[in-house]
Amino acid sequence: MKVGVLGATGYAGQELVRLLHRHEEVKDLYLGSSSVAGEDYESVYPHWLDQKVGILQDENIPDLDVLFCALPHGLTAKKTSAFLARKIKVIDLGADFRLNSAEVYEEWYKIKHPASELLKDAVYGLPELYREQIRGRSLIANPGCYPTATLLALVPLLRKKLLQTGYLIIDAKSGVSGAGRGVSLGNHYAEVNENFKAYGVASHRHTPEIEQELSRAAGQLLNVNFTPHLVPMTRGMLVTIYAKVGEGIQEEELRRCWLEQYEQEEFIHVLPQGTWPQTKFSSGSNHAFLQLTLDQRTGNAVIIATIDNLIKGAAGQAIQNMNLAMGWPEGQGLQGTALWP
Ligand SMILES: NC(=O)C1=CN([C@@H]2O[C@H](COP(=O)(O)OP(=O)(O)OC[C@H]3O[C@@H](n4cnc5c(N)ncnc54)[C@H](OP(=O)(O)O)[C@@H]3O)[C@@H](O)[C@H]2O)C=CC1
Ligand SMILES: CC(=O)N[C@@H](CCC(=O)OP(=O)(O)O)C(=O)O
Repeated sequence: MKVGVLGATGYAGQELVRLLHRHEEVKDLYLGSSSVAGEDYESVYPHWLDQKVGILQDENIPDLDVLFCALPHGLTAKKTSAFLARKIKVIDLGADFRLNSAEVYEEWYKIKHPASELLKDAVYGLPELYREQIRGRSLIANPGCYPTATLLALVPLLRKKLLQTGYLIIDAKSGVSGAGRGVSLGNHYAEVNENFKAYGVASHRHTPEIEQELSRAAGQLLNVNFTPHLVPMTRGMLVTIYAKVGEGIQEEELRRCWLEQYEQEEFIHVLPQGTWPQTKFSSGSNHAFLQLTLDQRTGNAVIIATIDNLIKGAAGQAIQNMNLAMGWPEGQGLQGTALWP
């Protein structure tokens, strides 16, 4: 099978290349770049010196089975209809096809949606929650990293009406690779090292994505308080959620709901009671880890999820989506990739 990656020089792109290289079904891998076409991949990532993978102009990407677009939002949507016309399945790691409404996209992303006519054809690619809808599809919106961790924790509980919908507080922390490879004042070393800060307070673009999918699960429109923070570490994400449980709901029911949803899942793990998720549990892997408790004094559930922002939050989940779209084993290419320390 022929597979391509646009934005291959970015952080999500290089994780795709790393994982696709070990995927049994991927025979030919084509990398596209707007900045280093014509060079070998080792010119950007020197550890690729023994593989001699060439980089093409995006425009010269040949006909493929699947194309991953790991580009800044707005760019993928401009190119998508041309790829779909060539019968290439498109998996977008960016935000262009995640929101159902072009108006909501335009409000939060501050640009006109470049291809709103395609929104109806896109599927939200979170396999553990929407597996059957993803199979065989040609346009897949890979979820954002914060939404992935949040939705894995909350969607099953909201579907079963175990939580109240009027009080959901999502306190999230991400490693700096979440911001991509491009340097900005807010994410260069001296600004991040030995520092800890919230950003996007009450305004982060993942808020409407989280609300869209939680509303779908709850069967009613709901709002959340979502506050992301930047942690001085390279990769990883930990999300702590505070929620009010429904009348009379006990901790055991919350846990049983997760276990029923995830007991067959290769990548989602409800930890044994008392073991709390750490970012290193997921590092380099497609695994997500969950834990919760019901604080008897306040009556609030405290729910924690961890993923690797670059893997389950981006490249790994995108490969799961490719496997579903192509009818391959869902975990193909995603085993044995963990990093510790
Ligand atoms: N980092 C993460 O944890 C996650 C990222 N994502 C999403 O994945 C996509 C890629 O993210 P990430 O890899 O972190 O980002 P990077 O900034 O690291 O990489 C983006 C790549 O896009 C290419 N590109 C093409 N045109 C442009 C342009 N006009 N401006 C900037 N870059 C351009 C660049 O490659 P070249 O110069 O070779 O063309 C660049 O390397 C984004 O949509 C991001 O939001 C989603 C979930 C998590
Ligand atoms: C630490 C950091 O900056 N993280 C990124 C999230 C990356 C991501 O998932 O972005 P997209 O939704 O644009 O794909 C951010 O907060 O924007």
